[in-house]
Amino acid sequence: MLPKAKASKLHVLAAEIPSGFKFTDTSKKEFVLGKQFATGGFGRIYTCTEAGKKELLCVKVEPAENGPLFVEIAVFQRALKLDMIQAYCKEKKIKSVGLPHMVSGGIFDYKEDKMRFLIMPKYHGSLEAVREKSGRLDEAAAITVAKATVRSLDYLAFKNYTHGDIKSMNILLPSPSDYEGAVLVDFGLARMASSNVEKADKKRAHNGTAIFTSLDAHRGFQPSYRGDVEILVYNIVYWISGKLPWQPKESNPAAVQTEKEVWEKSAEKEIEKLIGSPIGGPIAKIYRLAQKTPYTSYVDTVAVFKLLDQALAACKKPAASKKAESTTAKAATTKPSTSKRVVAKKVVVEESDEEEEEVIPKSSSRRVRKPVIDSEESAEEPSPLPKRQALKPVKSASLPKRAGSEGIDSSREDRLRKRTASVEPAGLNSPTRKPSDPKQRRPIPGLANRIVKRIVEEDEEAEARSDETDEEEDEEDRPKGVGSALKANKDELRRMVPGMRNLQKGRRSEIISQIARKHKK
Ligand SMILES: Nc1ncnc2c1ncn2[C@@H]1O[C@H](COP(=O)(O)OP(=O)(O)OP(=O)(O)O)[C@@H](O)[C@H]1O
Repeated sequence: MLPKAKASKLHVLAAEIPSGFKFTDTSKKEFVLGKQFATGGFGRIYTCTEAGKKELLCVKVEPAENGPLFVEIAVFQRALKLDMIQAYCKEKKIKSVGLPHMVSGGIFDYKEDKMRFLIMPKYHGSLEAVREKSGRLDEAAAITVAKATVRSLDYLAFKNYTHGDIKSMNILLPSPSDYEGAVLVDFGLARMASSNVEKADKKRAHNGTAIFTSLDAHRGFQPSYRGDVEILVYNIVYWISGKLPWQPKESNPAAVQTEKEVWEKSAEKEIEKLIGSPIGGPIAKIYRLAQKTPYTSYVDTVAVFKLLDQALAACKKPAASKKAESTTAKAATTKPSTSKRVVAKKVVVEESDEEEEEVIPKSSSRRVRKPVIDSEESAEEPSPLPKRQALKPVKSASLPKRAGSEGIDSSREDRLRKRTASVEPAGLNSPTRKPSDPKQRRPIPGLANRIVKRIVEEDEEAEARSDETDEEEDEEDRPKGVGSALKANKDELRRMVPGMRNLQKGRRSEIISQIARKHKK
């Protein structure tokens, strides 16, 4: 018998839906689709409005059988409902948590397809668009965004969630230069941390975006609260200096991990070297604080805010005095490479026939998402969670009492995860479907790594499962799709898997060659 895991895990790119299309949510609220303005990993992102209203919203749409959006919707349902956020803001006396709230979500029919959708507020644009202009962010802007992000992490931690993929592409600004209002999005890697145990799983190793991900994630631990703060520190350094020392090794996450481990020993010196001492001092302290926080504990975000305020005060020093202090940092700065980085968002992808034989090391695929996904019924409200075990904060002053009851229970969550961990990126683009407007198709940061990683994982899983009997879920429940024969054929891979077509030219060829070579064996 063929092992169950041989069933496909590659996903379908959503068909393009014309502007003006009307759809309703479960409460019969009607929405009108606007224009597509971005492409997610495997879905399309459009503007939309509620019928009869003017406020411009954002809707993410994916075929219902895909998994990634399901994961995100589950997070929105458990943690990002407007009333939850408002109650928290009221209690904490803050204006915003820097996270989007769920406007609506569900499934609608489009022609013969069932489409899963998630509606949230529409923001102006990403922080990455600002960073990309000069390869860096202004110091004060970087620290201000960091403060907003810590607020977001604080709220997520209150809901027992970690984010796991903080980066400028996943931070949106409500209006140009409104850094205080920065909003953290993309919950594809968000995970409840309340049941974390200090145990590495090598299959999970290097989860996240290689250059930013935490040492916990590199080692194969479930994402942690301290890991989110560590990721933020890497981002701050990157935003201000325009680089990270392990960037050239990005395609080899194990090498990135090794560099980070060496760096960890003298982080103070390294951080100051990159961003200068007045700002580097407090930022290094944040790094150390996160690093010293036990794996399952909350980070003392009151202390983090204080340190960020110190850094911000240092930014506000007159330019003359700042200049001398940051000379070292500037001298060390180079323009960030955009060739292989996950940030090459603006390049329009063209179809290409070029093929390259260079092999990407297996580890270069390590940028991963392991979504919690379900079959169709799961697009509706995830079932309520029984109370989760609360964690003991190191210092919980900044965290109100724990949320305990939203979401899916851990056994169900684990079951769903297990069932669907294998279901992720890319997808089949029906050959009869028209290719989307090339102007709208941009390389998706990190996608290359995710596709290859996913395929490698599928194979590992298939091997692991080949010994198993059928005591698990029905094969029927698993999404069907791309098999080994297709993966072994470069042309078919290029034609059938739209995720591939979103990759940059050279990168795409490398990846296609790697996958095909592996499956020819
Ligand atoms: N609410 C929003 N308002 C404005 N732009 C948005 C919004 N949500 C997403 N975007 C835009 O769409 C892009 C992709 O969104 P997002 O990262 O959430 O999708 P994704 O499917 O998770 O993509 P990936 O898998 O590549 O991370 C963002 O970088 C941003 O430019």
